[in-house]
Amino acid sequence: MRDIEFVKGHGTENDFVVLPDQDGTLELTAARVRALCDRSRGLGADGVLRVVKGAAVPDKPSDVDPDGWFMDYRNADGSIAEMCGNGVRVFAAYLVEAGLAEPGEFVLGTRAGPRPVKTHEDGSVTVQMGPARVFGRSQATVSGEAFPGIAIDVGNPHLACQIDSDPADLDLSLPPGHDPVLFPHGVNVELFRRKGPDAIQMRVHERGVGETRSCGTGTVAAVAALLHLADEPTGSSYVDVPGGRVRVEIGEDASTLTGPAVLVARGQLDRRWWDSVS
Ligand SMILES: N[C@@H](CCC[C@H](N)C(=O)O)C(=O)O
Repeated sequence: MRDIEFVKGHGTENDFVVLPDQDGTLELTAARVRALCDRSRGLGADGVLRVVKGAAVPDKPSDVDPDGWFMDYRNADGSIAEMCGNGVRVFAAYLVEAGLAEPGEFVLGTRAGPRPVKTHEDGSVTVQMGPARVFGRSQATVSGEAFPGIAIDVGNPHLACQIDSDPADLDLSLPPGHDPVLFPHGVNVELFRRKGPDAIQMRVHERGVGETRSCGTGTVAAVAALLHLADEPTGSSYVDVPGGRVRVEIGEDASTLTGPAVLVARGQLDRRWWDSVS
């Protein structure tokens, strides 16, 4: 059996192992995802992006194009999530670099629905993220302190909390407490504050991962929450995260995310190592 090709990439330092698997023949178990993402015994990453044709996706949503490329996203703990905004950008950059898509505009399949993307000459990628839907108010508890926030669906669940203090001062080493009734499948928690008229500063604790240096869907949720709290239906903002800066635009029924996508390395996974992980 041949070794397994991989690419390593990141979007604002939210990092991923990309596994090309056009025909869906890799047995990508939760244990293998955990091992790949482990920063000591594997390659290290926040998640895995399996590059597969729509036709080869088991239990696929009905809107998946069988001839298109599908982003099969997994969190570092092995769980499956619906959507990953930074992952989509890295996925698009990989397709172009591998000659599997022409630079410019194309559409990717995700569990949250099709996501049109546009690659730019400077290496950044714009993703049409769909609507950012507010579905309630709740609170996140960090180090015993409760922060009110807005529940937002960006294909995956978020609780975006606007705070007055510096997010850098928070301890996000533990998962923030949240309401399991409103978020029965867990939640990604964003804590953000205004930095100026056109920027916010954000940190995030991701479901299935822990604190990450960026979360694309989280940046969309944070800007949607900012606008919701200001009673503004549409708007845009830069979002500064520990791993860099992205731009978010929120429309009535759609949103876009623009930011960098960086491919760092490519190589081969040792097949014996892969087989040894059950
Ligand atoms: N980092 C991602 C989000 C990945 C999924 C998330 N952890 C979840 O479980 O919903 C992004 O850039 O959006």
